[in-house]
Amino acid sequence: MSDLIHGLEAAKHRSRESCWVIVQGKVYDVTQYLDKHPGGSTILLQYGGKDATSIYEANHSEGTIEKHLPKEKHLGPVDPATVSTPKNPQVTRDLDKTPRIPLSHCMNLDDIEKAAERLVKHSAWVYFHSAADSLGALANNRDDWKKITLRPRIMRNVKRVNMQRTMFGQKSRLPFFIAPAARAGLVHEDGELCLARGAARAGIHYCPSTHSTIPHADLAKCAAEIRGSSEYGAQFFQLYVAHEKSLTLERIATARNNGYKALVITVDSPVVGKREEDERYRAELATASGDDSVLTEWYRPSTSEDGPPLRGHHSSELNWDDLPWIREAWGDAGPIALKGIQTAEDAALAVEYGIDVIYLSNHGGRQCDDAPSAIRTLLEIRKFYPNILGKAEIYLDGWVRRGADIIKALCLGANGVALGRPFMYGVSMGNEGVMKVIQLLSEEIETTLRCMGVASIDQLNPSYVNTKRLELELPDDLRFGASWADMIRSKL
Ligand code: HEM
Ligand SMILES: Cc1cc2nc3c(=O)[nH]c(=O)nc-3n(C[C@H](O)[C@H](O)[C@H](O)COP(=O)(O)O)c2cc1C
Repeated sequence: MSDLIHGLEAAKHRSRESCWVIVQGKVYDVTQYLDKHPGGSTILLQYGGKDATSIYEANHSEGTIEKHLPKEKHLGPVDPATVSTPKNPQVTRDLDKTPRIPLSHCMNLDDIEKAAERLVKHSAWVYFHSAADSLGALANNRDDWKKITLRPRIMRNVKRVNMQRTMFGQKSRLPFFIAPAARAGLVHEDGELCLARGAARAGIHYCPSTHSTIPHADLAKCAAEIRGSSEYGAQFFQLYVAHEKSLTLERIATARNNGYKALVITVDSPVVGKREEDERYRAELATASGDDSVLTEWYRPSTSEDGPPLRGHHSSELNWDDLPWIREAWGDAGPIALKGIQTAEDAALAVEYGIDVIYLSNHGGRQCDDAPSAIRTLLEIRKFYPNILGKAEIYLDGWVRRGADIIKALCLGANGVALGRPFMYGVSMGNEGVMKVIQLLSEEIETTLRCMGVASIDQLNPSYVNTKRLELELPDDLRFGASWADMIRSKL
């Protein structure tokens, strides 16, 4: 008798009560995984009982199922004669034919991006590159840096410059760190290990995503081995609060048990943004695979009242009242940061709630369309709640692409900055790619400091920048008639 599972048997399991999917000729029971799946339950239900190989391969790095789905849910091979397997769909693009760009020809982070585009699979490219809706927030990130100009001073001894910074209470050789970004395994088999190695070698900090393709324990071990007794460079844990509290607590425990030095809670993602470049590619892939039905079903919201909203991969209920239980679970393991603050009011609230670190970010323009750039929010804070600068550490990210951008942020009171995409593009070129990103930025900071007549980043202050253009675009007043006390009471 054959041990193969009949395709018709698999086809019966396509509901919340029992959901199987076929991937690379094997059948998996994902019923209990539905609400844990980072890509959401809808998509798994959509493929319930069907062959999901091509769509799975476009969205996961090798070994994802083995790592995340318990063994007993691997039901066995399907009888290939009984299941219609769509041929491997192809979506071609002109760039596939253009020559590669060697790392040695990359003179800045834009070059690294171009090199990565020619190297990585299109599915990975659209995931990394995409941003939300009309790309308004992304454009704000890019354009606002140029609205600030530097004010260099001359005739100063800058033979030696100091670029070290203590961030999140941990020493770093450079004033930037690697922002959390999921799924580095899409572009390199070592995935996030390349980032952990690069950060540890350079003595800078790294904040892996909740959805790291490499287990957090392995990342911590790798960094500890490379760092040895060096005091420079630490890892922080980025937390996505899940639908289920138990899963969130599990994630926090992982962070604590593996010695992560700070908890960075992402608060700008009650739903995943509408990233059209990414979604268009998936739609094209679906058409190419002959399964058009996905186009109408793809992002259908849950029909159940209790189910997650459209694109609701993470908790959509997270609010200020959740901070006490998160803080209790994290204990005294290090500072807590809120990542994704986009207004001065929320920065003020975070301080009210005793948050140690404010991380200004619009998620690289991937969440709310037309959201402000983080550097603009920093100016808003300076204008309306300047006291915050002494009460909490402030970090920011969003299209930081030049040493000069980093210096502008430091002048305005940021303790440091972070970068997302440039490091992911770097990973596509392995350890060397990551080191190149660090080296390019380091060189640019060093050179710009000298050109500005500044011997240490600790000497930077607002007198070194002209922010007038951006300040003209700030709101005149935040209170809109309500008193601050009222706003705090109503939690804004
Ligand atoms: C069968 C077992 C599966 C497991 C264990 C699994 C696991 C995961 C994990 C861990 C991620 C987070 C990113 C990463 O680590 O790569 C992810 C993302 C994703 N998965 Fe799956 N997956 C499974 C099946 C599927 C299937 C069958 C589909 C499509 C039909 C799918 C679609 C997606 C999508 C679209 C994302 C991206 C979510 C985002 O970041 O926007 N997955 N999955
Ligand atoms: C591909 C990609 C994946 C990301 N994944 C996460 C994540 O898992 N958690 C998170 O808090 N932020 C995530 N982000 C946002 C980054 O942490 C960061 O805010 C953003 O990339 C900064 O903008 P930049 O890419 O222009 O540097 C991701 C960004 C990208 C581009």
